[in-house]
Amino acid sequence: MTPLRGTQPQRDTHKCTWAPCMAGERLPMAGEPPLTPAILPQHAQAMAASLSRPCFISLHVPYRQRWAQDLAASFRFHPVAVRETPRVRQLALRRGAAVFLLNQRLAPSRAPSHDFLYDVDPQPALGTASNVCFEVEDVPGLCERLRGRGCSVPVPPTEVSDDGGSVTYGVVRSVVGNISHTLLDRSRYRGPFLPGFQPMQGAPHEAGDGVEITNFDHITYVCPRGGARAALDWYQRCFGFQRFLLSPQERLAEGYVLGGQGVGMLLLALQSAQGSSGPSCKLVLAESLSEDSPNQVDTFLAQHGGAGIQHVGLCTPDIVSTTRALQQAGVRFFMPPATYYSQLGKEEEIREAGQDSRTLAELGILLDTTVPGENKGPCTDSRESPSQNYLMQIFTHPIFSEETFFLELIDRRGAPGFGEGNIRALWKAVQVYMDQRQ
Ligand SMILES: O=C(O)C(=O)Cc1ccc(O)cc1
Ligand SMILES: [Fe+2]
Repeated sequence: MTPLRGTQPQRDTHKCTWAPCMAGERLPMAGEPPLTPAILPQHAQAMAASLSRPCFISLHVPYRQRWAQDLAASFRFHPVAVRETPRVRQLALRRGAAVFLLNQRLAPSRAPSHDFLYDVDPQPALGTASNVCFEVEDVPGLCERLRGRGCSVPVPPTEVSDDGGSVTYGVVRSVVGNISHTLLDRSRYRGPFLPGFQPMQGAPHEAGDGVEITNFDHITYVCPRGGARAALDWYQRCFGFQRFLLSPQERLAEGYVLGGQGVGMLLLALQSAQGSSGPSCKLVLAESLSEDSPNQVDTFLAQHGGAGIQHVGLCTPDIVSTTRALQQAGVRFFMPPATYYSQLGKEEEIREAGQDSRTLAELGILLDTTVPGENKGPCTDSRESPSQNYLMQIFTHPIFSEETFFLELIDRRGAPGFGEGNIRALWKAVQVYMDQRQ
């Protein structure tokens, strides 16, 4: 085996001038095609073409916390590759195209560790999802442009190679909390995961356990109060992400404000361009507007010690079977209030979608139908007629010991956005859970 090599390649000195992004343009709704490259400002074209669906999401757990086993055993993720140094262990766990990279220290230390390959050490006091890796075509060029925009690039473009070939990566800090982004070019790599990792023995058996998870659907951040707008600007300006509206009622200047009935939250949504390197990735930025305390967004900030990734939506083509199988494996899900299923018209809505309301209620699955004429776009699933565009969602309890990071299953049947009724139901379910734990 060729020893692992890490070098810094020649940096591209190309500079890019940046302009304010798309002010005054009509924005697409969720699922509508992003603005076509022809009408994007030149700087956004350069970025947008190169960022695609996340390649992995990094989780860090403090010394001695054993969460990898849970992700593998309960969530049925398969260990595919591992890397160990005397100080750290990095384990890649996969289900479909969704990959979590689980990072653990093997010894206590107060200093930041430089042993975590393809990431930076967030020095977590508790479990945290702190890095989202995107595949890009030109790592040195992008890092250079980001640095030119004032971004912090804690890991400059670095080449790593082994028998399977080589990759180039760099790490940039986001403006949100402890989040960083690894930018990775693995077009020259043929191994099972990344250079430096050993494949795990035994091919994963994905079929037959009832769990179907295909890919990451979206990543939801909790931003500090007053901070969602700055985060939106940063992802537009630096990564070429494009804003989309979550509802026809959403006003461009305000964002999607959910208020009343004890809910107080602002949501802003973005997606990466659907480039040559794969489908887009959705980012949802959430900010608390609530006077009521505690609530899930403020509680995240308090317990996580600042802003960060609150949850990750995992796409499934069969939420009923996947939820059942995961429940049997010990995963706990939030149950919406019973009134969710008895509210006027809900049973009919579920029936018209072709689903069974008793099954959904028994499992706690939420269903939201897109009003005909709204939110239609190229993501429309050919299995459904346009009047039956809907989505189903369910949320797990927090994964770590604090009320911070959780997972979501989402089964999209032609509906590309997020259901307002579902967001309210989730908010209330979490509220009940938190009140019980007080
Ligand atoms: O509905 C979804 O899946 C979202 O991602 C929106 C959202 C954001 C923050 C919350 O605390 C709850 C829901
Ligand atoms: Fe979500």
